[in-house]
Amino acid sequence: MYQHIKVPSEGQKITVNSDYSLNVPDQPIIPFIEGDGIGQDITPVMMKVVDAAVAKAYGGAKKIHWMEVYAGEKSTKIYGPDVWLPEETLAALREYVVSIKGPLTTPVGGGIRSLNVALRQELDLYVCLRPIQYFEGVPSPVKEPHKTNMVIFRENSEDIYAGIEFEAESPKALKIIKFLQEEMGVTKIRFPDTSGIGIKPVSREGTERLMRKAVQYAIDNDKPSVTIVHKGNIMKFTEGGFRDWAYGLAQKEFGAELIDGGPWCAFKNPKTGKEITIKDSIADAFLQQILLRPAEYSVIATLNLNGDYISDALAAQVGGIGIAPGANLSDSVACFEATHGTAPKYAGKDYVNPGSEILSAEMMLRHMGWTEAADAIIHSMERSIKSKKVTYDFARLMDGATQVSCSGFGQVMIDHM
Ligand SMILES: NC(=O)C1=CN([C@@H]2O[C@H](COP(=O)(O)OP(=O)(O)OC[C@H]3O[C@@H](n4cnc5c(N)ncnc54)[C@H](OP(=O)(O)O)[C@@H]3O)[C@@H](O)[C@H]2O)C=CC1
Ligand SMILES: O=C(O)CCC(=O)C(=O)O
Ligand SMILES: [Mg+2]
Repeated sequence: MYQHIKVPSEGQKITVNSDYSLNVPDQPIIPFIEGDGIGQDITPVMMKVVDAAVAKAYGGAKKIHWMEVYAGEKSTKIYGPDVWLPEETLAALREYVVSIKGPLTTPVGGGIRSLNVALRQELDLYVCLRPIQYFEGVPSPVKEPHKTNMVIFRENSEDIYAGIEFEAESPKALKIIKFLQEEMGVTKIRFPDTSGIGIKPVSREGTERLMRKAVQYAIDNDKPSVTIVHKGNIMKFTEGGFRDWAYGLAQKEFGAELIDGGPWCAFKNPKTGKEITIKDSIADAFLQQILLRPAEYSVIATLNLNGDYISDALAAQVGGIGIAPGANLSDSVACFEATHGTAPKYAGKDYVNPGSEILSAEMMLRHMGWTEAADAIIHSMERSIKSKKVTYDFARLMDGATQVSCSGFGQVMIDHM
């Protein structure tokens, strides 16, 4: 029994089979975290749009029972001032298998560490899946936005995000610096007395499980390539390790063979017979390539920090983080969330674009096998954007647009379903 979470009186749990497939009842209970900042604006709109899509697709035969679980500021009001991520929230997300969350605040510098990162680590949601898709009519800063069609697999459990950091001049930072200098022969810390220290763990196992998902996605979705994005020329044993282990996995488990002596390699998609190329790109060069030659990239496998940067950069190319969805996945548990954050200056103003969270819910419905409802959301998003009744972020860049509120856009989507 939970302390503050109220389990709906109707509905059942989604369960997972031993092969990780899901059993989804017709009336599943889906936990949601409202989120900080604009979470209060976008999350209720997302639920309303999803309920409408499910009703439209199944005429009452299926229905979601939403169950609120708490994290972030709302949690501190319910559980006590220091409780940002209650144990029972983690337990519910695990127990109910599929969930969705709004954004959560992370202060820069001191204060609490990222709840988003903590949640991903606690539930071992090691894949951050962020598809980048262009909707016709969305204002974009590039000339041919439809050429940007990528799916990012961002490693979600390792890298500098592990949070192993020590504040400059603290006893722990000074101790590590002393250890590095005296026992590891390190001579290149430029200002040892005032350096903060961060540690970046990247493992073979972590890389391989991420790459396995990315390659399998390319096979299942008939994609032409997987690009490993890294900064391995500089960080040889972390980002370079990631590159080598990712290539190794493609060869070892998918039978990829070297092209012209490597390191690029390729194999035939067992489902379509078409070739899938495994290639790599150094992160800085990649960020200019995605602007200049986006059509050459499809599935992207990358580390946590690179993936964070690349997600927002690619989102901008197709219209901004107002419509950039995402999913955090383990082998069994899935928690869907937008790519953007809490946009605090807009909090509570019924102003921002709810599209990212709605499209995250669309991914959730597809993950549950509720394809018809997911399709209803995509089609309605397409029609709504064409109607030019859009939130401020699109309206300010579109000719002849009518600006609507966050909830107003939700209604536009329901009207176009
Ligand atoms: N997964 C999560 O929960 C995440 C949480 N965060 C956290 O969010 C907080 C704020 O981060 P910040 O760096 O400001 O980044 P945000 O993503 O919150 O906002 C940056 C800008 O992106 C635009 N934007 C964001 N969301 C929307 C939306 N729904 N519709 C339209 N435009 C949008 C706005 O642009 P404009 O000003 O041009 O209108 C906004 O000012 C931080 O505490 C951060 O740690 C950040 C990312 C992810
Ligand atoms: O946890 C945070 O505050 C930021 C996370 C983030 O930027 C992301 O997941 O893209
Ligand atoms: Mg980010």
